[in-house]
Amino acid sequence: MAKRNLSRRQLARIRHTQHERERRSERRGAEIETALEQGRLGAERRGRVRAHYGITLDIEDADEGRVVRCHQRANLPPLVTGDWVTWCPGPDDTGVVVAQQDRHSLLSRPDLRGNLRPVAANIDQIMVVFAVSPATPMALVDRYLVAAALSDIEPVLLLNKADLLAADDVYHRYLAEYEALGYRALKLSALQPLEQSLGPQLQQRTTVFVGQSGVGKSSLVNRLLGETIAVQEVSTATGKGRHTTTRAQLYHLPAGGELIDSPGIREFGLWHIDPQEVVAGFPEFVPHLGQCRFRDCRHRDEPGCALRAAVDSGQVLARRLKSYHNILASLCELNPHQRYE
Ligand SMILES: Nc1nc2c(ncn2[C@@H]2O[C@H](COP(=O)(O)OP(=O)(O)OP(=O)(O)O)[C@@H](O)[C@H]2O)c(=O)[nH]1
Ligand SMILES: [Zn+2]
Repeated sequence: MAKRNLSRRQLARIRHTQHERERRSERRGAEIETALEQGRLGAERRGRVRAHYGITLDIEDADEGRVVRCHQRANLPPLVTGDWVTWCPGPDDTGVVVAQQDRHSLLSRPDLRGNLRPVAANIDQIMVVFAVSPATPMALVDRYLVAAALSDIEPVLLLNKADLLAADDVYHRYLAEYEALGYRALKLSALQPLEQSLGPQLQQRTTVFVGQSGVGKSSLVNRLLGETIAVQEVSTATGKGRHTTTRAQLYHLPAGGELIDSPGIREFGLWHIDPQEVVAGFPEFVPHLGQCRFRDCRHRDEPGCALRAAVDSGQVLARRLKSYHNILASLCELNPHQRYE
C-alpha cells in the first residue's frame, strides 16, 4: 500500500513538474512574441546551433563567434545542432531564434517509439571509421555507405590503427577497392599526429565520425580537439561548465573545420533502412540493374542474373554482392514478417 502511495505521489510530482515546464515555456513564448511586436529585440543576425538543451539552444553568432543561449519562436520546426538560423539578441545576454535557414543535409534517427527524429543538420561528410582490431566486417562498412548515400552526405572511409596492419594485410586491399569504386579513403593511426593525415580532409566542412565500438573514434576526436573539448562545452550564456549531455554538440577543430559529435551520431546507420534503398550504397551495381533475365531477380542463383555475371567477369566484387545480401538479411531479422527479396 505504502509503495503504491509513494508511486502515486511520485507520479503527481512528475506531472506537476511537466506542467510547470510547459507553463514556463508558454510564458516564455508569449514574452518572445511581445518583445518582437514591441521591437525590443536587437537586429537580426546569422548564427549556427552549437547544442540543443530542451527548450533552449546555444547559438554561435556567425560574425562575432560568441555563443548565446537562445529560446526559439514557437512557430519554428524543431531545430538541431548544425542548423543555420536567424536570431535576434534579447536582454541579459540571451537571444531569440526567429527563423531557420535551409538545410542541405539532415541526420535523423528513430526515437524509442520508432518515430524518426532529426539529430544534426548541415553535415558535409561522414567519416566511416574501421580497423583491423577489432576487425570491422566489411558488410558493416558497406552498411554505413548505404546510410550515407541515403542521407546524401559524402562518406569517407577511414582505416584507423594503421600501426597494427601487417604489410600484406587484407585491409590494404579493401581500402584500395573502395578507392577504385570512387570513394575517398584514408589510412592512418590515431596514435600519430593527425595534422597531415586527417587535417586537410576536415577543413572547411562539417564532419561526423561513425563506426563500430573500439575502432578509435574517441581517440581520433580527442586528439583532434585536444584541450578545446572542455573549453568549448562551457556555455558562455550559463557559465555552468561542462555539460554531461549525450546530445549532439558542434565543435570547432583548432586546425579548421567543424565536428558534430554525440553517442547517437556515432551509431548512425545501424538502424532501419528501407530494403529497396539498400542499393544506393552500391553504385557499381547500377549499370547491371534491370539487365537480369527475371524482372524480380534476387541476384542469388537465378539463371541469367546480370549482377552475378558482372561478378564472374570481375566488374563487381563478390564480397560487395555478398555484403548487399547480408544487409538485406539483417533487415529481415529486424522485421521478420516482411519479405525483402
Ligand atoms: N594501436 C592503436 N590503437 C588505437 C588506435 N586508435 C585507438 N586505439 C585504441 O583502441 C581502443 C579503443 O579506442 P576508442 O577511441 O575508445 O574507440 P571508440 O571507437 O571510440 O570506441 P567506443 O567509445 O566504444 O565507440 C583504445 O584502447 C585506443 O587506445 C590506433 O590508431 N592504433
Ligand atoms: Zn540478378
